[in-house]
Amino acid sequence: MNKLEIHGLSKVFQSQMGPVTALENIHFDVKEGEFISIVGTSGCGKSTLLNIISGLESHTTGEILLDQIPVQGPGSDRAVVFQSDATFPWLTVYENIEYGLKVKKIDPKQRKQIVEELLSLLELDKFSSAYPKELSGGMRKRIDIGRAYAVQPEILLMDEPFGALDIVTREMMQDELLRIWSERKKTVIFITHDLEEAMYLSDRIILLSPRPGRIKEVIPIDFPRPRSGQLRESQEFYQLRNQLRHIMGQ
Ligand SMILES: Nc1ncnc2c1ncn2[C@@H]1O[C@H](COP(=O)(O)OP(=O)(O)OP(=O)(O)O)[C@@H](O)[C@H]1O
Repeated sequence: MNKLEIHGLSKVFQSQMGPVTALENIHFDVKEGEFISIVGTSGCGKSTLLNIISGLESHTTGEILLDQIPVQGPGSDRAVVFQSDATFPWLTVYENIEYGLKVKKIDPKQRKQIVEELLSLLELDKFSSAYPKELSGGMRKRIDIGRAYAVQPEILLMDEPFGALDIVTREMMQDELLRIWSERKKTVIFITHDLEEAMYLSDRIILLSPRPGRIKEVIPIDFPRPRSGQLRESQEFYQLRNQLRHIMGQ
């Protein structure tokens, strides 16, 4: 069943230099539980597309359906994880993950259960009373993921979430994300300009062309799951990366 459907979507910004067409005629479906990456060069409209799906940005033409219902603004059925650190520095790890549940007025007993389960899933249980500044960048990213999961969204939207991390931490976080995703399957839309990251994580990659962003190609990624670091070094991975680089460069 389709979780998300996008039909004929376009976005034109009115800027001081005149109209800027960021996205043109975008069409795609996302199945329940699917992991989709949107990849393209800088400025091709990836963040704009994600912001439109999240409801933070309006679209100019077309339609977005979430569970067959048109998206008309932000909602708790979608949670976003950005590249920048979104943790609240004045709250502990526990309180950060609990925050969205308090806003949603979830009762304290249920809140405690959800937060404790997530702390354990994210392997942050030993750090529940620490403050974000006492933790590494990778651990803070895990808090962000925990906050997004806590509110039990239908779709997780991730905008270059690991873009600010060094390569070793970044690959560790990709493994972490896949582990969490395999335990609690959510539909994920993941933005990145890193082809290898997209190939490692996704069920399908949507390649956008440079501005205006149009769908250049949709590539199914059939590497078996669970995936591990060995995949990144395999011949098949290397060949697909070269093939995709070639398509992107065309
Ligand atoms: N508020 C705005 N007003 C005018 N133009 C905008 C606005 N926001 C984005 N754009 C333009 O729309 C295009 C797409 O921007 P967007 O940030 O979505 O690209 P991106 O693929 O996410 O880029 P990057 O990978 O560098 O983050 C760019 O040309 C950008 O200049």
